[in-house]
Amino acid sequence: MAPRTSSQGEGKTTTRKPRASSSSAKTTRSSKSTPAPVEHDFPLPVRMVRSFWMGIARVTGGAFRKIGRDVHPPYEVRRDGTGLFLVIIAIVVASVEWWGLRGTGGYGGFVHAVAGGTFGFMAVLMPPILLIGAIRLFRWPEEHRANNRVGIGLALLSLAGSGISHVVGGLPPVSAPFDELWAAGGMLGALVSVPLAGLISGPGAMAVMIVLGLLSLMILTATPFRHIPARFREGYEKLMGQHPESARRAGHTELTGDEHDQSYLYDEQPEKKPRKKMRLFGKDKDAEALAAEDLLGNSGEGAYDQAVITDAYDHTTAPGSNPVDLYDEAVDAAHEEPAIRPGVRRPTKDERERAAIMDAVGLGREPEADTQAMSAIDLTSYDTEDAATSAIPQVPSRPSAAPLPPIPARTEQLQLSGDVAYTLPSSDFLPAGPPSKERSEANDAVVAALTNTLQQFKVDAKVTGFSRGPTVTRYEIELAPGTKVEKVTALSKNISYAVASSDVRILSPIPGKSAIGIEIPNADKEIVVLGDVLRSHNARKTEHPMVMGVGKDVEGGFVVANLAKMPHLLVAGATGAGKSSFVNSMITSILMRATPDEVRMVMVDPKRVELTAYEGVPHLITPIITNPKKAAEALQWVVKEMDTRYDDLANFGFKHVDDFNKAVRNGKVVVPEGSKRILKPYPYLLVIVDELADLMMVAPRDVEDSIVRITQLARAAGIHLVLATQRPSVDVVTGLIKANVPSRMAFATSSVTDSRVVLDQPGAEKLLGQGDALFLPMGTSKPMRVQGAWVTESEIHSVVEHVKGQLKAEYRNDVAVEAPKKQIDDDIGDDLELLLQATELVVTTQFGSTSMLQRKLRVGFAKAGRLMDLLESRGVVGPSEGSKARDVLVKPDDLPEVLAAMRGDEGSAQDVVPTATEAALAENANANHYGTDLVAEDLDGFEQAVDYHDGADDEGSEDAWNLTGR
Ligand SMILES: Nc1ncnc2c1ncn2[C@@H]1O[C@H](COP(=O)(O)OP(=O)(O)OP(=O)(O)O)[C@@H](O)[C@H]1O
Repeated sequence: MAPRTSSQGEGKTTTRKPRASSSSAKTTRSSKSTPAPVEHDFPLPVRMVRSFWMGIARVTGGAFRKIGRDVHPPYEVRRDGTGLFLVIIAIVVASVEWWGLRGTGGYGGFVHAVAGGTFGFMAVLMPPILLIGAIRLFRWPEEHRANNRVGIGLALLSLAGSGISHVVGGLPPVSAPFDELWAAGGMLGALVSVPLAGLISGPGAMAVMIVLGLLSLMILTATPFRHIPARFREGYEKLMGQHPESARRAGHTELTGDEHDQSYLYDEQPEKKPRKKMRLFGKDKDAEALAAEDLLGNSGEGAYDQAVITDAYDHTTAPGSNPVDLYDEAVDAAHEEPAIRPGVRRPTKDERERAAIMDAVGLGREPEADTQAMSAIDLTSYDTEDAATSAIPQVPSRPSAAPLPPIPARTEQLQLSGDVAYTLPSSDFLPAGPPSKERSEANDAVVAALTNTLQQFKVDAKVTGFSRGPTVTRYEIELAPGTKVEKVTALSKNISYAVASSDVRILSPIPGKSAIGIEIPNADKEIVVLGDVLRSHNARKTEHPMVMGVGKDVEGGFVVANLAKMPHLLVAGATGAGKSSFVNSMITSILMRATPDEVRMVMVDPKRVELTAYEGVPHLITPIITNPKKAAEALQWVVKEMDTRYDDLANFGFKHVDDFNKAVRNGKVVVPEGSKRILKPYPYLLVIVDELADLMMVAPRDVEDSIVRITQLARAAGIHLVLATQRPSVDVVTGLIKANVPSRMAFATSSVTDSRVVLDQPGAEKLLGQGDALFLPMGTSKPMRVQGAWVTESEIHSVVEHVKGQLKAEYRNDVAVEAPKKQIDDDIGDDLELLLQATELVVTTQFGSTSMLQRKLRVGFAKAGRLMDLLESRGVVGPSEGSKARDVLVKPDDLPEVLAAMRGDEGSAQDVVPTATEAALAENANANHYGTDLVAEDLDGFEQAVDYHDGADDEGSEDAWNLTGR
């Protein structure tokens, strides 16, 4: 996950750059057969002129993009050069036709001849028409279809305008003098209107031109015939202040600035409605009716959703409450009957349960996405549109394409314990991704293929719509009454054949819908960037520090999840499937949103490459653990920490760390008299194990025991586990582990067996890799397909640098630190006996000479030299001083301790001369006042409510408090 290195073996990418999608790979191949001229093929002057032109174009484009709502089309699709060209032509025409430069000789005469001669007096309208074209190219260059539509609309409008002008100007013939043509519709008008007037008279030609003009306006505004009354009504209502938006808010009193923000975050329910209503009323219910429904203000569903969200979010539970409890509570919440107005459809039980469960794990879909999901496009009505609009997809515009405001509130300076000011990383560190598509030609081709297949096999069913996600699109098929579902599912192979993809997944039905869903990979996949997910409404509406950006679902909705509600997560998938990227997104999300006082982490990375980027972040309580044996010890430490937290909570009378923290923040917890302890909230503790298989290889029993113990109890203590593995086999993810890790994230697995291990059902083996995943949060039975969020190496680097620049990591020295001693022990190897003798000799004689060792121990020079080096590394003798004997640093009195340390006995002699690392750790601990354990003192005064400790644990348990700096 972390920086890829070439040493990672064949088949691995060397950078974090996503692999090119198959479609782009195809493009590259085809471009080889017809090589396009490349930049350096042009001569220097041409290149210079081009650069100059493009420089001006970029500046002009930038200015246009800033007008009104700022837009940021992807760099590679911009068409600023063409946009600038149109602006210049518009200015040139305006300078002559508007500003009277006509008489100024060559320039004015030429322009007037061209513009006026072509369009007649319609030439005065050319500057705004050209500017509209330029604005589209500057601001929305990627919307090819819409731009083509606008282009066609403007061209027809010019034609109709010239035609009308020509009739008004008296229909001069083509051979008329220039001034007469100019005073009418120019050459264009003459060519259109004169023959037409010959056929159907002047007024007839005028009528045709007016109709053409209206048609062009409809094309420009993408208005189908049947929507014209609604559009007029909408316009009228807007003018009169009766727009649905105003009507919706009419019940509200005037909002203050803050309240406005709130409404922005929470009041999206009206946007959600159209989709639900489309589902409800089917394809024949048009936008007008939907708008009318909105006008009624039927906020039943909205009110309901709101209730569940608030309810489920603040919920905390008792220690020992298990996933089933949480599920029940969540479902209970869903059973509460919301107040729904008559005539409004209630959410189905399924929908309510699903919403409640999602919220119980702090997971949600971006409300905006619901609007977009409405791009379950009404294909049937699309077919019956008139000629002009049938070329125009009736896709609702997608608000998510607009850049969202930066993450609010939490970017202010936060006061950490010890009066440290801490600023969370700015959201600028995670740039926005390219805008996502709602529909592409590839989708249309698949719809045609599906429709054909259904027809060929005589299945009475229709493709009624689709919702496009970043990796796959879900096409919806509705059956005619009396048609069996099996008729469609039996066609799965034929469908695969028709759409030329083996990765077709059929959902019958789509949960909560009477429709069959067919998920087919997009030929033009999109990347979901973490920045966009973290800026989504769902992520921003909560400040919970454990919320992470997961990715986007099949309907294109942003998915976020609260790790504290999981409460433990298993991430599995074959190598290269996107697991590490997911873990990166998770850690980066936490760094973006949480201070070290709120979340602390333990990272276990036996592969040694995946998590190195995070070394030194202040959220870590120990250096990244790479030694599997030490990792097993670290898990035992976590168990200890959990037990100690439990004891403390119980002694203060709290059942959940959140309750305790809230009470501490409100000053409602009082320490016993005489205690010097200063109470502070406990941080969440997130333990991330990147490769569980490596741990299970070294100490399967211990690791399993610790995991089970942590997963059973740690939730109430604010401790959460994330276990990732690329080998989801039963010996790694054992039944016990599985039973206790309720949330799962499955990336592509290599076999259906692996999929069953992770999800308890098949499906993951059909995923496409590269972040395509099935997410099964606790309590749900149907996994949700998501495209994982992607964060680049440089983004991680900038976030980590920011975080490290604020605060240094303060490692604890009791959590399975990689002890340098171990290495030296290994070095001693078979020479332990000799080393002990050498130590004894040197310390008792206080004479550090290599030749003495040679003589007394009867060893060769090389061996004696090695022994002396070992003695130096353990602080028995000083460094070599040429031919002189070395200083002896250990007094004969300390000899037994030193010998014991060398033998690896308890009561190590490291204290004699600490190694550099140990010295640093000790200093660190002192600086944090970790030396005195005030909590332990307090706990002594209590009878332990829950005695989790056996005798062996007691001595170490005190240290757990240091984690929180108490
Ligand atoms: N969310 C994503 N979006 C786009 N591409 C992705 C995503 N996740 C992974 N990829 C692509 O897949 C490649 C492999 O991903 P990653 O390194 O996360 O796999 P992995 O499952 O962790 O593999 P391993 O277990 O070998 O480390 C990445 O280099 C990237 O090109």
